[in-house]
Amino acid sequence: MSLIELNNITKIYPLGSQQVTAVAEVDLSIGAGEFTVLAGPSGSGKTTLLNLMGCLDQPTRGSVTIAGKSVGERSVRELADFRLHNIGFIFQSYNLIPVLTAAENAEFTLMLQGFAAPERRRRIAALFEELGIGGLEERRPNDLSGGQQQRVAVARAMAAEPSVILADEPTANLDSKTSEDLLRLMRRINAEKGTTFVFSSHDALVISLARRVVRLKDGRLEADERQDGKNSEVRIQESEENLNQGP
Ligand SMILES: Nc1ncnc2c1ncn2[C@@H]1O[C@H](COP(=O)(O)OP(=O)(O)OP(=O)(O)O)[C@@H](O)[C@H]1O
Repeated sequence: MSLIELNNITKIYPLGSQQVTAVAEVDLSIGAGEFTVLAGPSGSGKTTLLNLMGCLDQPTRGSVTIAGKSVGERSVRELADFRLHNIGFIFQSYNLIPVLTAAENAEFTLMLQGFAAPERRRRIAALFEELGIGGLEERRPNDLSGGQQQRVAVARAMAAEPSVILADEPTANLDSKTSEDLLRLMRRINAEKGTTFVFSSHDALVISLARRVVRLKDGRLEADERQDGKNSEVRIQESEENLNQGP
Protein backbone atom coordinates (compact mmCIF):
# COMPACT_ATOMS: atom_id res chain seq x y z
CA MET A 1 0.00 0.00 0.00
CA SER A 2 1.21 3.46 -0.77
CA LEU A 3 1.93 5.58 2.30
CA ILE A 4 2.84 8.87 0.61
CA GLU A 5 1.50 9.92 -2.79
CA LEU A 6 2.72 13.01 -4.62
CA ASN A 7 0.46 13.71 -7.59
CA ASN A 8 1.77 16.07 -10.27
CA ILE A 9 3.47 18.28 -7.69
CA THR A 10 4.85 21.70 -8.58
CA LYS A 11 6.34 24.05 -5.98
CA ILE A 12 7.13 27.62 -6.90
CA TYR A 13 8.76 30.02 -4.42
CA PRO A 14 8.44 33.78 -4.86
CA LEU A 15 11.85 35.44 -4.86
CA GLY A 16 11.57 39.22 -4.97
CA SER A 17 9.86 40.02 -8.25
CA GLN A 18 10.81 36.60 -9.66
CA GLN A 19 9.65 33.05 -9.13
CA VAL A 20 11.78 29.96 -8.52
CA THR A 21 10.37 26.61 -9.61
CA ALA A 22 11.88 24.25 -7.01
CA VAL A 23 9.92 21.15 -8.05
CA ALA A 24 8.08 20.59 -11.32
CA GLU A 25 5.37 18.05 -12.17
CA VAL A 26 6.61 15.28 -9.88
CA ASP A 27 4.63 12.05 -9.48
CA LEU A 28 5.97 9.82 -6.74
CA SER A 29 4.53 7.06 -4.60
CA ILE A 30 6.29 5.84 -1.43
CA GLY A 31 5.13 2.47 -0.12
CA ALA A 32 5.03 1.43 3.54
CA GLY A 33 8.35 -0.09 4.63
CA GLU A 34 10.46 1.45 1.86
CA PHE A 35 14.07 2.64 2.31
CA THR A 36 14.33 5.34 -0.33
CA VAL A 37 16.87 8.04 -1.11
CA LEU A 38 16.12 11.27 -2.98
CA ALA A 39 19.37 11.78 -4.83
CA GLY A 40 20.46 14.85 -6.72
CA PRO A 41 22.83 17.80 -6.74
CA SER A 42 22.40 20.92 -4.63
CA GLY A 43 19.28 22.84 -5.68
CA SER A 44 17.60 19.86 -7.37
CA GLY A 45 14.57 20.02 -5.06
CA LYS A 46 15.28 17.34 -2.44
CA THR A 47 14.51 19.48 0.63
CA THR A 48 11.40 20.89 -1.00
CA LEU A 49 10.06 17.40 -1.70
CA LEU A 50 10.82 16.19 1.85
CA ASN A 51 9.08 19.27 3.29
CA LEU A 52 6.02 18.49 1.19
CA MET A 53 6.05 14.82 2.27
CA GLY A 54 6.37 15.92 5.91
CA CYS A 55 3.37 18.29 5.62
CA LEU A 56 5.69 21.18 6.51
CA ASP A 57 4.78 22.96 3.29
CA GLN A 58 2.03 22.93 0.67
CA PRO A 59 2.51 22.49 -3.10
CA THR A 60 1.71 25.32 -5.51
CA ARG A 61 -0.02 22.79 -7.75
CA GLY A 62 -0.82 19.09 -7.37
CA SER A 63 -1.79 17.09 -4.31
CA VAL A 64 -0.08 15.23 -1.50
CA THR A 65 -1.88 12.24 0.01
CA ILE A 66 -0.61 10.59 3.18
CA ALA A 67 -2.11 7.39 4.56
CA GLY A 68 -5.03 7.76 2.15
CA LYS A 69 -5.95 11.31 3.12
CA SER A 70 -5.20 14.44 1.14
CA VAL A 71 -2.96 16.87 3.06
CA GLY A 72 -4.88 19.81 1.58
CA GLU A 73 -8.04 18.60 3.35
CA ARG A 74 -6.47 18.66 6.81
CA SER A 75 -6.63 21.74 9.01
CA VAL A 76 -3.40 23.27 10.38
CA ARG A 77 -4.15 21.74 13.77
CA GLU A 78 -4.90 18.32 12.26
CA LEU A 79 -1.62 18.49 10.32
CA ALA A 80 0.40 19.32 13.42
CA ASP A 81 -1.23 16.43 15.27
CA PHE A 82 -0.69 14.09 12.29
CA ARG A 83 3.01 15.03 12.11
CA LEU A 84 3.47 14.52 15.84
CA HIS A 85 2.06 10.98 15.76
CA ASN A 86 3.14 9.73 12.34
CA ILE A 87 6.30 11.43 11.09
CA GLY A 88 9.80 11.63 12.53
CA PHE A 89 12.29 14.19 11.22
CA ILE A 90 16.10 14.07 11.10
CA PHE A 91 18.04 17.12 9.92
CA GLN A 92 21.56 17.52 8.55
CA SER A 93 22.62 19.83 11.37
CA TYR A 94 20.95 17.55 14.00
CA ASN A 95 18.85 20.46 15.40
CA LEU A 96 19.36 19.42 19.02
CA ILE A 97 18.59 21.99 21.72
CA PRO A 98 21.97 22.91 23.30
CA VAL A 99 20.72 23.57 26.84
CA LEU A 100 18.94 20.20 27.10
CA THR A 101 20.68 16.89 27.79
CA ALA A 102 20.75 14.18 25.11
CA ALA A 103 17.90 12.32 26.86
CA GLU A 104 15.80 15.48 27.22
CA ASN A 105 16.29 16.21 23.51
CA ALA A 106 15.30 12.69 22.53
CA GLU A 107 12.18 12.61 24.68
CA PHE A 108 10.86 15.88 23.32
CA THR A 109 8.16 14.37 21.05
CA LEU A 110 7.10 11.97 23.81
CA MET A 111 6.63 14.97 26.10
CA LEU A 112 4.49 16.70 23.46
CA GLN A 113 2.43 13.51 23.22
CA GLY A 114 1.79 13.61 26.98
CA PHE A 115 3.82 10.60 28.16
CA ALA A 116 4.71 10.74 31.86
CA ALA A 117 8.38 11.22 32.81
CA PRO A 118 9.11 7.63 33.97
CA GLU A 119 7.73 6.13 30.73
CA ARG A 120 9.71 8.69 28.68
CA ARG A 121 12.91 7.83 30.55
CA ARG A 122 12.30 4.09 30.14
CA ARG A 123 11.74 4.36 26.40
CA ILE A 124 14.71 6.66 25.82
CA ALA A 125 17.08 4.47 27.86
CA ALA A 126 16.08 1.44 25.76
CA LEU A 127 16.44 3.40 22.50
CA PHE A 128 19.86 4.83 23.46
CA GLU A 129 21.07 1.31 24.22
CA GLU A 130 19.72 0.06 20.88
CA LEU A 131 21.35 2.92 18.97
CA GLY A 132 24.76 2.46 20.58
CA ILE A 133 24.69 5.65 22.68
CA GLY A 134 23.74 4.07 26.02
CA GLY A 135 25.32 5.96 28.94
CA LEU A 136 25.37 9.32 27.12
CA GLU A 137 21.89 10.37 28.32
CA GLU A 138 23.07 13.22 30.58
CA ARG A 139 25.58 14.78 28.13
CA ARG A 140 24.75 18.05 26.39
CA PRO A 141 24.94 18.08 22.56
CA ASN A 142 28.20 20.10 22.60
CA ASP A 143 29.89 17.29 24.53
CA LEU A 144 29.00 14.68 21.89
CA SER A 145 30.61 13.87 18.52
CA GLY A 146 28.70 14.58 15.30
CA GLY A 147 27.85 10.89 14.90
CA GLN A 148 26.61 10.68 18.51
CA GLN A 149 24.51 13.84 18.09
CA GLN A 150 22.95 12.40 14.94
CA ARG A 151 22.12 9.18 16.83
CA VAL A 152 20.39 11.29 19.50
CA ALA A 153 18.44 12.91 16.65
CA VAL A 154 17.56 9.42 15.35
CA ALA A 155 16.37 8.49 18.87
CA ARG A 156 14.23 11.65 18.96
CA ALA A 157 12.74 10.78 15.55
CA MET A 158 12.08 7.16 16.58
CA ALA A 159 10.84 7.69 20.15
CA ALA A 160 7.19 8.14 19.23
CA GLU A 161 7.36 5.15 16.86
CA PRO A 162 6.31 7.03 13.70
CA SER A 163 5.39 5.12 10.54
CA VAL A 164 7.77 7.24 8.48
CA ILE A 165 11.07 8.99 9.14
CA LEU A 166 12.11 11.79 6.78
CA ALA A 167 15.79 12.72 6.87
CA ASP A 168 17.23 15.69 4.99
CA GLU A 169 20.90 14.99 4.21
CA PRO A 170 21.39 13.19 7.54
CA THR A 171 25.05 12.42 6.80
CA ALA A 172 26.05 15.83 5.40
CA ASN A 173 28.16 16.70 8.46
CA LEU A 174 29.55 13.22 9.14
CA ASP A 175 32.75 11.53 7.90
CA SER A 176 32.33 8.60 5.51
CA LYS A 177 32.75 5.86 8.14
CA THR A 178 30.21 7.50 10.49
CA SER A 179 27.86 8.09 7.53
CA GLU A 180 28.00 4.43 6.65
CA ASP A 181 27.37 3.41 10.27
CA LEU A 182 24.34 5.72 10.42
CA LEU A 183 22.93 4.27 7.19
CA ARG A 184 23.47 0.74 8.49
CA LEU A 185 21.62 1.71 11.67
CA MET A 186 18.73 3.23 9.70
CA ARG A 187 18.49 0.10 7.56
CA ARG A 188 18.37 -2.09 10.64
CA ILE A 189 15.50 -0.02 12.08
CA ASN A 190 13.76 -0.25 8.69
CA ALA A 191 14.16 -4.05 8.60
CA GLU A 192 13.31 -4.73 12.26
CA LYS A 193 10.49 -2.25 12.87
CA GLY A 194 9.18 -1.75 9.33
CA THR A 195 9.62 2.04 9.67
CA THR A 196 9.53 3.73 6.25
CA PHE A 197 12.57 5.89 5.54
CA VAL A 198 12.88 8.63 2.93
CA PHE A 199 16.15 10.53 3.07
CA SER A 200 18.07 12.85 0.78
CA SER A 201 21.71 12.77 -0.21
CA HIS A 202 24.17 13.68 -2.90
CA ASP A 203 26.83 11.33 -1.51
CA ALA A 204 27.44 8.31 -3.81
CA LEU A 205 28.26 6.00 -0.88
CA VAL A 206 25.06 6.87 1.00
CA ILE A 207 23.01 6.56 -2.19
CA SER A 208 24.48 3.10 -2.84
CA LEU A 209 23.08 1.90 0.51
CA ALA A 210 19.44 2.75 -0.28
CA ARG A 211 17.02 0.18 -1.65
CA ARG A 212 15.31 2.65 -3.99
CA VAL A 213 16.96 5.64 -5.64
CA VAL A 214 14.79 8.51 -6.87
CA ARG A 215 17.00 10.87 -8.87
CA LEU A 216 16.11 14.54 -9.17
CA LYS A 217 17.50 17.10 -11.56
CA ASP A 218 16.39 20.73 -11.73
CA GLY A 219 13.25 19.89 -9.74
CA ARG A 220 12.21 17.06 -12.04
CA LEU A 221 12.21 13.33 -11.47
CA GLU A 222 14.99 11.98 -13.64
CA ALA A 223 15.12 8.29 -12.69
CA ASP A 224 13.56 5.85 -10.24
CA GLU A 225 15.58 2.68 -9.64
CA ARG A 226 15.33 -0.25 -7.23
CA GLN A 227 18.66 -1.58 -6.07
CA ASP A 228 17.63 -4.59 -4.06
CA GLY A 229 20.32 -6.49 -5.96
CA LYS A 230 23.72 -7.50 -4.81
CA ASN A 231 25.59 -4.20 -4.75
CA SER A 232 23.68 -2.63 -1.93
CA GLU A 233 23.61 -5.87 0.11
CA VAL A 234 27.35 -6.39 -0.37
CA ARG A 235 28.10 -2.82 0.80
CA ILE A 236 25.97 -3.36 3.90
CA GLN A 237 27.64 -6.69 4.70
CA GLU A 238 31.09 -5.17 4.24
CA SER A 239 30.26 -2.25 6.52
CA GLU A 240 28.90 -4.62 9.17
CA GLU A 241 32.08 -6.69 9.02
CA ASN A 242 34.21 -3.54 9.38
CA LEU A 243 32.13 -2.46 12.32
CA ASN A 244 32.42 -5.85 14.05
CA GLN A 245 36.19 -5.66 13.82
CA GLY A 246 36.10 -2.57 16.00
CA PRO A 247 38.51 0.38 15.86
N1 LIG B 1 12.24 29.53 0.48
C1 LIG B 1 12.75 29.61 -0.75
N2 LIG B 1 12.65 30.74 -1.47
C2 LIG B 1 13.13 30.83 -2.73
N3 LIG B 1 13.74 29.81 -3.37
C3 LIG B 1 13.88 28.64 -2.71
C4 LIG B 1 13.40 28.48 -1.37
N4 LIG B 1 13.68 27.22 -0.96
C5 LIG B 1 14.31 26.62 -2.00
N5 LIG B 1 14.43 27.47 -3.04
C6 LIG B 1 15.04 27.17 -4.35
O1 LIG B 1 14.41 26.01 -4.87
C7 LIG B 1 15.38 25.16 -5.50
C8 LIG B 1 15.36 23.79 -4.82
O2 LIG B 1 15.85 23.93 -3.49
P1 LIG B 1 15.95 22.71 -2.46
O3 LIG B 1 16.46 23.28 -1.18
O4 LIG B 1 14.68 21.96 -2.43
O5 LIG B 1 17.09 21.81 -3.18
P2 LIG B 1 18.03 20.71 -2.54
O6 LIG B 1 18.22 19.67 -3.61
O7 LIG B 1 17.51 20.25 -1.23
O8 LIG B 1 19.39 21.50 -2.34
P3 LIG B 1 20.54 21.30 -1.19
O9 LIG B 1 21.13 19.95 -1.44
O10 LIG B 1 21.47 22.44 -1.47
O11 LIG B 1 19.86 21.42 0.15
C9 LIG B 1 16.72 25.88 -5.42
O12 LIG B 1 16.90 26.58 -6.62
C10 LIG B 1 16.52 26.83 -4.25
O13 LIG B 1 17.33 27.97 -4.41
